Amino acid sequence: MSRLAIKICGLSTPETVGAAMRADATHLGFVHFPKSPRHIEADQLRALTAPVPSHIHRVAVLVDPTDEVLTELTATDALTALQLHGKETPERVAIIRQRFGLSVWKAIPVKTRADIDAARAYAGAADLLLFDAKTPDGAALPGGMGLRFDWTLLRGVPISVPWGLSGGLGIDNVAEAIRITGAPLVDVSSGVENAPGIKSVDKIMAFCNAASS
Ligand SMILES: O=C(O)c1ccccc1NCC(=O)[C@H](O)[C@H](O)COP(=O)(O)O
Repeated sequence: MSRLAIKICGLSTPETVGAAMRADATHLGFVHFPKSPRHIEADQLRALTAPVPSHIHRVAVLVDPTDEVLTELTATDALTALQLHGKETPERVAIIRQRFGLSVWKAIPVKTRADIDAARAYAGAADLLLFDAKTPDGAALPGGMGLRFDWTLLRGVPISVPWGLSGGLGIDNVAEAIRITGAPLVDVSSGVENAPGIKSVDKIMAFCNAASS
């Protein structure tokens, strides 16, 4: 059985990047979306990832990014993947993948089983599907809000591409979420924070322990 992958998302300080590495997170997430309390610029991305060894994945989280933004971020050479959290179509995902030469993840907002079925349209375009809770209409952010969906919706669903689970995961529920869904990758942001955008070293450690137990 392969090892569980753990992504700590929305990192913005050297201390919390260090904590995620010490806690054996496999993926570090960096949000580039000015409306987010976790937003970082390209130069911060470069500095934060400088001490990260190459076996740890570095994922930029973006919302309907323009080619200009993607060019600026990928020019840092800091990234291994792009996570698209907006309304990107399968065609746009495929173009980004081909144009920027990085692994591309597509976040799939989930409320019902139909949302999971609709994700099939991205097979062949995205390298990984990230099932995340759908945020309410008019919400400030399309992710990172600590909301969860009904994990049983994923039970028994054949998913033919690599995938991960996100949305409302925390220290107290991540083991149950993995048991119900069989997720090979879990992704967390709010669940390891003391306040929006303020990550906790202790919570990052505890989350990784709970996920791996
Ligand atoms: O985290 C943000 O601020 C954010 C902003 C815009 C788009 C996506 C964003 N986060 C996406 C993530 O990858 C989160 O880790 C994911 O939605 C789970 O968040 P949470 O429920 O808070 O753990």
